[in-house]
Amino acid sequence: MYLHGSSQINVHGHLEIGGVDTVALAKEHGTPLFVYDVALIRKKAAEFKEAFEKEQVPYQVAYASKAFSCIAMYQLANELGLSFDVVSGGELYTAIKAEVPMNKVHFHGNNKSPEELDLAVKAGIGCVVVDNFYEMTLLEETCVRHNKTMDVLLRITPGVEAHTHDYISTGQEDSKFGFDLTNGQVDQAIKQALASPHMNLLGVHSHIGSQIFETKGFVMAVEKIFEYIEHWRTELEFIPRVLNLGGGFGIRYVEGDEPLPGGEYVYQMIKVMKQYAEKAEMALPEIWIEPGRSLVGDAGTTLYTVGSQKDIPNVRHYLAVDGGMSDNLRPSLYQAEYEGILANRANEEATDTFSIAGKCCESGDMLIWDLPLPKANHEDILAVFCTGAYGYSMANNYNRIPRPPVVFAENGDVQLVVKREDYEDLVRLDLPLSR
Ligand SMILES: Cc1ncc(COP(=O)(O)O)c(C=O)c1O
Ligand SMILES: N[C@@H](CCCC[NH3+])C(=O)O
Repeated sequence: MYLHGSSQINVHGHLEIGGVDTVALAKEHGTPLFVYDVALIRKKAAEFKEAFEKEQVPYQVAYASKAFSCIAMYQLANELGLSFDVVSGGELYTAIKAEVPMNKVHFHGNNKSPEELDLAVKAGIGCVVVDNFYEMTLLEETCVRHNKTMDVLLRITPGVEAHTHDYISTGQEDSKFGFDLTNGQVDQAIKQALASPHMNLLGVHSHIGSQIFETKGFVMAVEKIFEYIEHWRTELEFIPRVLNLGGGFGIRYVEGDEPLPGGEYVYQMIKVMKQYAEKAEMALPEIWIEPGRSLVGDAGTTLYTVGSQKDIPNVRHYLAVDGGMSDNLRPSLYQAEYEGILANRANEEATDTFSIAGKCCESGDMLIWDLPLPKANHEDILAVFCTGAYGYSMANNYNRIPRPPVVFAENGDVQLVVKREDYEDLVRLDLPLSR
C-alpha cells in the first residue's frame, strides 16, 4: 500500500490524513468527502520555489487553479507565496473573493469572453495570457474602455508533443490553444502586441500537456522558443523578459507512475535556459511555471461509503460507492487509474479484487477496475487516493447528485472549506413552468 504525504494507519487500523482519523471525518461530514493533506501541498510548493531560489533565478510559481478552485485554496496558495493561474471568469471571481493580490493573477483561456476580460481588466490582474487574435482585439478594446494597460504573455504552441494522454496534450501543432510558432502566427501576434499602446508584452507562454514524467518535452519547448528568439530580436525588436513554461508535472497515481520531484523539472528548465540565454547573449528571462496537479493532486483523498454489491462469479465483483463520475470524471474521461483502501480496515489483507462502480446511470461510471481489497460491506469506507487535482474541480451534478464537501486536514485540525451541496442547491436556479 502506497501512502502519500502525512497519510498513515493509526492504532485503530484507520487511515489518518493530516493527523485526522478519516473514519471520524466520514462520520462527521458524511461521504463522499474530499480530504486534503495541507502539509503535502506546502511541501510541494516549497520544492518548486526552493529550486528557483537555490539557482537564484527570477521566477513565479503560479498555482493552476483549474486543478482545484475554492476560496480557501486561493488563500492557502497565497500563504505559500504562489501566484495564480485562472482560466475563466468564475475562477477569477473566486480569487477576487479570496482577496488574494490581483497583480499575481494570470488569466488563461482559448476563448475569453468580453465580460471575462472586462472583469480581469477592472480587477487589475497581473497579466493576460493572450491565446488568439480575436482575444487581442477584445483585450485592446477593453483596455481602451477602462483606460488601462495590461501586461501580456502570448500563448504559443511550440510543436512539441508531450508523452501523455491525447486529451491532455496541448503543445503539438494541431491544438486548439495558442499561436502557432512555426507558421508565422506568433510573429504577427508579437507585432500586434508591440504596436498596441495598451498591451505591455512581457514574453511568451508554452504549456505542452499534463501528467508528464520526463523533462525532455520542457527542454524541447525551450529549445524551440530560443530558435526564434534571435529572429524576434533582429526582425521585431522583441526580447522576451518572461518565459512561462506552463505546468504538467506528473504525480504518482498508481504503481508504475514515476514522476520526478518538482525541483528536478525546474533545475532542467533553468539549466537549458541558462545555456541558451548565454549563447544568445541575452539576460536570462524570468521563468514562470504553472503547476496544478503536482501541487494538489496527491494531497487529495476521496472517502466513499460502500453500498450495493454485485458478484458475477468468475467474471467480476462490483462494489458500488456513494459517488462516482459526478465527483471524479477522470476514469471515464481518460481511463485514469487510482488506488484505494478500506479506510476503516486499513491493516487487513486483501482477499480478492473488486471493481469500484459509481452510482451514476452509466456503465462507464467506474472509479477503479480490479482493486485488491478485503471483503467489504456497507459499513466500510473506501478511500481513493490522489483525487486532489481535477476531482472536485470537474465534479458535476449528473443525475442531480449533489457535489461533496471538502475539508483541509493538518496537524490534527480539520477545516471545512467547501460545504456539501444539498437538494435545495440543486433546484436553486430552476424556474417553474409559467402558464
Ligand atoms: C495553460 C496551463 N497551465 C497549467 C496547467 C496545469 O497543468 P497541471 O495540472 O498538469 O500541472 C494547465 C493544464 O493542463 C494548462 O492548460
Ligand atoms: N483535467 C485534466 C487535465 C487537463 C488540464 C488542463 N489543461 C486531468 O484531469 O488530467
